[in-house]
Amino acid sequence: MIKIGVIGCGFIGTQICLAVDSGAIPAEIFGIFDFSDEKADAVLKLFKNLNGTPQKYTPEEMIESCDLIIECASQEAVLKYALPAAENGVDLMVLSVGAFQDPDFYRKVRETAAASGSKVYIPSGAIAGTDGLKSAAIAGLTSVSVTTRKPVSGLAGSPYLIENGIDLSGLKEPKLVFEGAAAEAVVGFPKNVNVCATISLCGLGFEKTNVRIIADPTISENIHELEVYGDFGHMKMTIENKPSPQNPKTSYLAALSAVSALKRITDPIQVGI
Ligand SMILES: NC(=O)C1=CN([C@@H]2O[C@H](COP(=O)(O)OP(=O)(O)OC[C@H]3O[C@@H](n4cnc5c(N)ncnc54)[C@H](O)[C@@H]3O)[C@@H](O)[C@H]2O)C=CC1
Ligand SMILES: O=C([O-])CC(=O)C(=O)O
Repeated sequence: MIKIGVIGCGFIGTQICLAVDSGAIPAEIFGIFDFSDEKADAVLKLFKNLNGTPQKYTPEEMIESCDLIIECASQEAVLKYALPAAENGVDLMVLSVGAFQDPDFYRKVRETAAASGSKVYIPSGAIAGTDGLKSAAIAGLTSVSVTTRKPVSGLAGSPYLIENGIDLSGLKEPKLVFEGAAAEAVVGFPKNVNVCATISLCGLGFEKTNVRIIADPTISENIHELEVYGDFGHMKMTIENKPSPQNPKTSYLAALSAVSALKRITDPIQVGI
């Protein structure tokens, strides 16, 4: 069984731990880490210890002892731990994908992983259509755009809104709060549009992927619309995600996609990859 270290004990980290602990995946949670001790302790209490006996460790200790590190914390955590994991030949799953908008960092992680023989897994997250987009990219793409609509509570506190003095309190109608390249979107909304980073990596890159972010007080779902044109034809996909009850910024599907990726990693048969 592969040994897993989880960095980040919020909504996604908790769901991953529960899924592995249920015995549904041939893997064991070796350790967990969160810079909030309280969060880590709360997750430890949920384990029934069906697959191993997880404990709190530092990321460095987990990198020493694990086969796979799952980052479900923040872009800062990716910047801090992705290279050490790759240098040690440890596989990595990344949820805070926006960290890869820095092309030098992305190249270094890729080269280091290639040299050590480790893998970096990026689940489809809170969006769908990455399979078709990757296939379409083989023949050539002319445009890729993502429109994200979230309730106001899901966007609150984003650096872009603060820096631009955009106040959403009392909003009654949908408001376009951002339009531009994915490279800028994932920095301005680091907890909201990691999906755009994933789409960028599957398709046209961070500079050529167009993003629109709409604050919508009339909806309760996190909605992502993906539209792609290329030699293959035209693809349009809309997903209406239920936000997680614990973290309104994050959709339930994001956690499910991490568990699903874990199932694929540990399964000898790969379907629909
Ligand atoms: N790829 C995708 O489609 C999606 C990605 N995400 C991203 O996944 C990550 C996890 O999401 P959630 O579980 O909903 O977040 P959350 O806010 O519920 O939990 C994150 C946890 O990580 C901890 N943390 C943050 N930075 C850390 C660091 N440097 N070291 C240690 N612990 C740290 C926090 O204390 C918190 O407990 C977030 O960055 C989120 O933006 C979320 C939804 C979709
Ligand atoms: O969960 C979502 O709907 C999208 C999200 O937060 C992200 O991509 O960072």
